[in-house]
Amino acid sequence: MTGSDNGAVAIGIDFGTLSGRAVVASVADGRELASAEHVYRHGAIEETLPTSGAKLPRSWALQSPADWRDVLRIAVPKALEAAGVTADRVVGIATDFTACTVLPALADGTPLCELDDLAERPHAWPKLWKHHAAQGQADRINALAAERGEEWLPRYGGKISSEWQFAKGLQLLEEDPEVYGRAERWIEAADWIVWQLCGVETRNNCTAGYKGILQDGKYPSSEFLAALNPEFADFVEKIDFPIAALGDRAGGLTAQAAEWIGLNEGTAVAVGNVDAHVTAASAKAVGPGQIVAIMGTSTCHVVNGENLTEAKGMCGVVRDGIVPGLWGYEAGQSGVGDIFAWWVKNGVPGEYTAEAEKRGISIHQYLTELAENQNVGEHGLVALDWHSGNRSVLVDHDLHGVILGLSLQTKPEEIYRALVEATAFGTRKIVETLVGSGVPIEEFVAAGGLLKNKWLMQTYSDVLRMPITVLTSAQGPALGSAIHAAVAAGVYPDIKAAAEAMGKVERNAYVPDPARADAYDELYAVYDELHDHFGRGGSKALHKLHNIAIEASK
Ligand SMILES: Nc1ncnc2c1ncn2[C@@H]1O[C@H](COP(=O)(O)OP(=O)(O)O)[C@@H](O)[C@H]1O
Ligand SMILES: O=C(CO)[C@@H](O)[C@@H](O)COP(=O)(O)O
Repeated sequence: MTGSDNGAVAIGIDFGTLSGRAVVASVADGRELASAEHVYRHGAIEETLPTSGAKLPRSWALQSPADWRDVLRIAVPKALEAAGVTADRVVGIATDFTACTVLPALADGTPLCELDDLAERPHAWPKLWKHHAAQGQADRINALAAERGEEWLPRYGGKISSEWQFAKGLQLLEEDPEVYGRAERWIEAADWIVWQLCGVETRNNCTAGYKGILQDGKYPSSEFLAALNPEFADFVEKIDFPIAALGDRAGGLTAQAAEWIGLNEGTAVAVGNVDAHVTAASAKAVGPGQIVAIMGTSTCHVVNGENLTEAKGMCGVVRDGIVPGLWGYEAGQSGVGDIFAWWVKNGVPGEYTAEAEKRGISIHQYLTELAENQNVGEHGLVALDWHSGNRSVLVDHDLHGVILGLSLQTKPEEIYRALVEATAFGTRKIVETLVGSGVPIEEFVAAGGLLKNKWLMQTYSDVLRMPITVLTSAQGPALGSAIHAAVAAGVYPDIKAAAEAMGKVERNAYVPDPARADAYDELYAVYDELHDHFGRGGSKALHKLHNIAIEASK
């Protein structure tokens, strides 16, 4: 994307699961002058370790810091060039990251996987948000916290996720104590990248709260950690650094980072942020009751509230976690687009792919065309969207997907449709749980890559029985970061004012169809029944299968 403008600009960089995207936006009105993407050379590392070729265990997911630096070196200069913008017009730069994507590092920021003697140790590498191999540690943390009545536990809906800092840190300690001992820092990639940019080590309030169990200024106590494992007692020393507020200036670009990116030394660098939470700014949804669903590989739901409510099964509630001054709630589904991608890759016959190719459309589009005109329920299927586990409201990554109602007549597009519907049901479950717990929801705002599928969006509106506002930027998180950069640079007094000027939305882009919504109520009732049966103890079948698979793959 290219364009031109003569005024001041901000740069937002979104570090995703498979690529990093940079946007150059006008600080006056958020107009995107250009954007560029850099696809990570190593992608999400889920099969083998790049350095040794060793097979990674089930549920592992890693990333490479070299790929993140390449985004700075390649995508940002490309976007600047495409925008025709010179360095002196750039007032600020901000970044957002997936989370909890966390790495062990030395005190100077060197990632342990970049040390010669540790490069072949899987635990020395950054663990990507969707690394789900620490479920055993998460279960122990949750059980002990419940037993001891730890005050922070209800803030996480009664359970922390295996995706988070403490579960992943405990897994590191227990599976590779030497690497654990060498880690002087255990740091979110969101903070690490800011450190690389401005040379200042901070911990942003968002990841510290949602992923690092920082509540009311305190991390879990060393007595609690020692009770999990005596060697874990001092874990907090690896994460306890100055907390920085969202939208603040973390520092100025160092000479080295300025050279990598092609900007001026000293350019304002904003405090780190998470891809989901930062999108509330680009979606002009920073007020109470506006829930933003960032729908892509996974879906995150973020919403502000004026009051503190401890909602069961939510990912977390953090004071100032989305914008300063409000309680930020987060919930999520660990697999959404990833589930569709799984089906497209594994379940669709060659003739479908050939037909899509012939017509020059993606296989997603082709399956959508085949499925979208069916009547609701015609396929006779209901699926559970747990292929990547359940992040809300059950918080259990040992749960896996279910497709019920298959027959000899079932077609690939019908399964695709059932999977899309399952993710919409999962979102409805989250919205209903939040509302039922006392978190008001007045507007549903959608963002992310799945917006391109209009039938999918209409399905969400029908299933939720809510109109949907859409973020009209294709680069929601990166634009959100550019908004934070403008605040850090002092162009706006706060995130709300900057979001109002620079955010991009279309209200009521989708409205529910009453007949389809009624029909979906019936399917949702089946989803609800299966959800509780497999997820809340009616059947242990999914856990048994998970354990059998772990043992069998050893
Ligand atoms: N037309 C489509 N309909 C539904 N899902 C799609 C479509 N095209 C791509 N996807 C899914 O969208 C996901 C990518 O979403 P995107 O927002 O671009 O990525 P990310 O979440 O990593 O930022 C992939 O998981 C892919 O399977
Ligand atoms: O979990 C969070 C945020 O809390 C996300 O970073 C994570 O789900 C990854 O998001 P994407 O699917 O890459 O958009």
